[in-house]
Amino acid sequence: METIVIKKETPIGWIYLNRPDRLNAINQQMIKELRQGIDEMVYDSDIKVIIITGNGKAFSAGADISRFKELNGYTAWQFAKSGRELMDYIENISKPTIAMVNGYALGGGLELAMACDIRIAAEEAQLGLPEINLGIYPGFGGTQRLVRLIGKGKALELMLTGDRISAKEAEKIGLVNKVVPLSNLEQETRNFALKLAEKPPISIALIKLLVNQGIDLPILAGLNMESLGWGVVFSTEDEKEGVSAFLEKRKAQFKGK
Ligand SMILES: CC(C)(COP(=O)(O)OP(=O)(O)OC[C@H]1O[C@@H](n2cnc3c(N)ncnc32)[C@H](O)[C@@H]1OP(=O)(O)O)[C@@H](O)C(=O)NCCC(=O)NCCSC(=O)CCO
Repeated sequence: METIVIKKETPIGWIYLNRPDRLNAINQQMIKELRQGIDEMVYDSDIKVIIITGNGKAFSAGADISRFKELNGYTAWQFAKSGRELMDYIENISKPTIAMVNGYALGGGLELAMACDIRIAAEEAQLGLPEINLGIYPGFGGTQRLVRLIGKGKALELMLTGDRISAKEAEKIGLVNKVVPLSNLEQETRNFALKLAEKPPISIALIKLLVNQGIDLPILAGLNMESLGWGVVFSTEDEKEGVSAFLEKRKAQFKGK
C-alpha cells in the first residue's frame, strides 16, 4: 500500500490516509487501496470496528486537485463514480466505521467521513465542501449524504458557500457526533470503538442495513424490513446470550453467532 497504512489492534482495525504532504488528498490509487484495505478488515473476523483517520495535520483535504487538469468529461465521470462507489461500499459494510477527524475534512475528505457511521473530531478540525470554489460541486456522494445528515437548509448553505466550519459548529448541526481536544482524540475514539466492539455484530449489521436502506424506502417497507429482521435476530445465539445475561444479572458476551 502506498497511500494508506493499516494497523491491526484487535478488535479495532485502523486505516491511516497517508499522503500527509498533500493533506491526504484522495487520488485514484488511494481509492483503490482504501477499497482493498477495508475489504481485508471486513473479512478478518478479529476486527469488529474500523477507524479511518489521517496522518499529519489533515483528515483529508479532498480529491487530488493536482490531477484535475488531466480530466475530461468522461474521465471526470469515471473518477467521481469510483470515489462515490467507494463511499457507498464503506457506508454499507456490516461492521461499524468511525471517522477520526484529526484536522481538515474537506470535499472528498468530508464525503469519506460522511460515509462512516460515526464521526469524532478534534476541536481544531475544520469541515466543509469547498468544491464550488473550484467551479465544480461535491462528487463523492456529498450532495446526497450531507442533506440526509443535516437537512436541506444547512446542507445547501455549506455547498453553495463552500465555507469551512469548525468542529464545534459541525457538532451543533449534527455533522459530527463528538468533539474532543486533539490530545484526547485517539483515546476517545478508541474507547468509542471498544464500546461498539462489545455489541452483538449481527444486530449492528442489521441496524446499519435498516437505517441505510430504510431511509430511501417508503416507511411501510422499512417497517416491514425491521419486523422481518427481528425474526433473524431471534434466531441468533447472541439473542439467547443477551436475554440470559440480563436475567442472570451479568454482562453479556456476544459471539456474532
Ligand atoms: C486545506 C487547505 C485549506 C490547507 O491550507 P494550508 O494549511 O495553507 O496548506 P496548503 O499549503 O494549501 O497545502 C499543503 C499542500 O497540500 C496540497 N493540497 C491541499 N489540498 C489538496 C488537494 N485537495 N489536492 C491536491 N493537493 C492538495 C497543497 O497544494 C500544498 O502542496 P504544496 O506542493 O506544498 O503547495 C488548503 O490546502 C485547501 O483549500 N485545499 C483544497 C481543499 C479543496 O478544495 N477540496 C476539494 C477538492 S475537490 C473534491 O474533493 C471533489 C470531490 O467531491
